[in-house]
Amino acid sequence: MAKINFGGVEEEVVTREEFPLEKAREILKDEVIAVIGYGVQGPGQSLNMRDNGFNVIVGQRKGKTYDKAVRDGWVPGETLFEIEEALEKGTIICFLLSDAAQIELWPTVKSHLTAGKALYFSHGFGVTYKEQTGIVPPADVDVFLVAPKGSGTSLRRMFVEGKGLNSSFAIYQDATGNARQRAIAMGIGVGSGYLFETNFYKEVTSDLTGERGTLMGAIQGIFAAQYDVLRANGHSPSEAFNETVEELTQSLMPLVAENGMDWMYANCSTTAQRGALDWWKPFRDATKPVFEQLYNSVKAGEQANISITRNSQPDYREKLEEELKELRESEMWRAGTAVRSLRPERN
Ligand SMILES: NC(=O)C1=CN([C@@H]2O[C@H](COP(=O)(O)OP(=O)(O)OC[C@H]3O[C@@H](n4cnc5c(N)ncnc54)[C@H](O)[C@@H]3O)[C@@H](O)[C@H]2O)C=CC1
Ligand SMILES: CC(=O)[C@](C)(O)C(=O)O
Ligand SMILES: [Mg+2]
Ligand SMILES: [Mg+2]
Repeated sequence: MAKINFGGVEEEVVTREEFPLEKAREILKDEVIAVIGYGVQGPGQSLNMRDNGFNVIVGQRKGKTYDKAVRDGWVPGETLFEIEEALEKGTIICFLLSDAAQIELWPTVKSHLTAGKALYFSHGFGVTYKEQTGIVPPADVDVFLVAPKGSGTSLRRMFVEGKGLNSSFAIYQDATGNARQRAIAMGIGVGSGYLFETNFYKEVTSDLTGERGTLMGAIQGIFAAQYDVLRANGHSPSEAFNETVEELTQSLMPLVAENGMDWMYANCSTTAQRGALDWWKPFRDATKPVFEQLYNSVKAGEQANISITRNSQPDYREKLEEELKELRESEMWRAGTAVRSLRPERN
């Protein structure tokens, strides 16, 4: 593992240089990698592994997603199967159903986990919250995770562009003595840029915090608050949207991604820099209590409970769609649709 200094703290990471694709292929050459579920991570991971030359099959129940798998080039009876058949054939079982759906399918998955197989997750959820999920793997299989730090959609897009999304990995159970090699090889296989090590508990608590926080929940909350204030003060929707979202995603975030926050600041006016430097701390102080509340709720298992309860209801898809629709049809995001349609590259 390469030792990297992260802002003064040394950590060991796995890079593609020390763990090249050829090595990953060699380690997994006799494995049948069965990707169970073809939602968001399923396509990203399975297609990347297929294109990287691994022996991959997909297990998906019949329906719209199964048809999508066929369109993506998976061949029924050869590389695409009903879930049970894929579970039977696979030696590494990638359990990529939604976290709530994993509960229902677990007894079936378990019945196919014969000695020496590996059970692969992309989240620490199922195993960490075993009291609620009932997911307790048999002792004679390897159990590990590779968790891409981003959407499966980006995992695939970045792979196609020759880039790599970062992933964490963790070993929960090493029954064969090869769990670590298998896990890292899978991490390289799915197209990770580099891999950092964690454990199941830390992966799930940080992930649940991040997606509820700055990555998804907090960002929408802050957008909505600023947009509302601008609108309440007589600014037009286009002005409010541009000044709240469009400029951030189109101009400023790419600069942050490229070289950090100070670099983005340095490429803005001294007026903007003065203001941003004065205001970031009040925003930090105002939101920190909410982040603490969030983390405590994650730690107490409440967020997992909510996710399991809500996403196990038969009509959860329709309910989610209603809530997404509410966002989509809010004035701010309808203004966003209009703003995006005016991007010159879209015409
Ligand atoms: N969405 C993402 O990009 C990310 C997801 N993860 C993790 O990866 C895992 C998979 O998540 P997603 O890809 O988002 O899953 P998803 O919500 O897209 O669902 C995956 C598949 O589950 C199938 N499914 C749902 N209920 C089922 C049932 N009762 N029986 C059989 N099949 C059923 C669906 O047909 C779908 O193909 C989860 O552990 C998640 O936390 C990790 C990083 C990012
Ligand atoms: C994309 C990702 O990493 C998330 C936000 O944690 C998820 O989809 O669960
Ligand atoms: Mg997540
Ligand atoms: Mg995540």
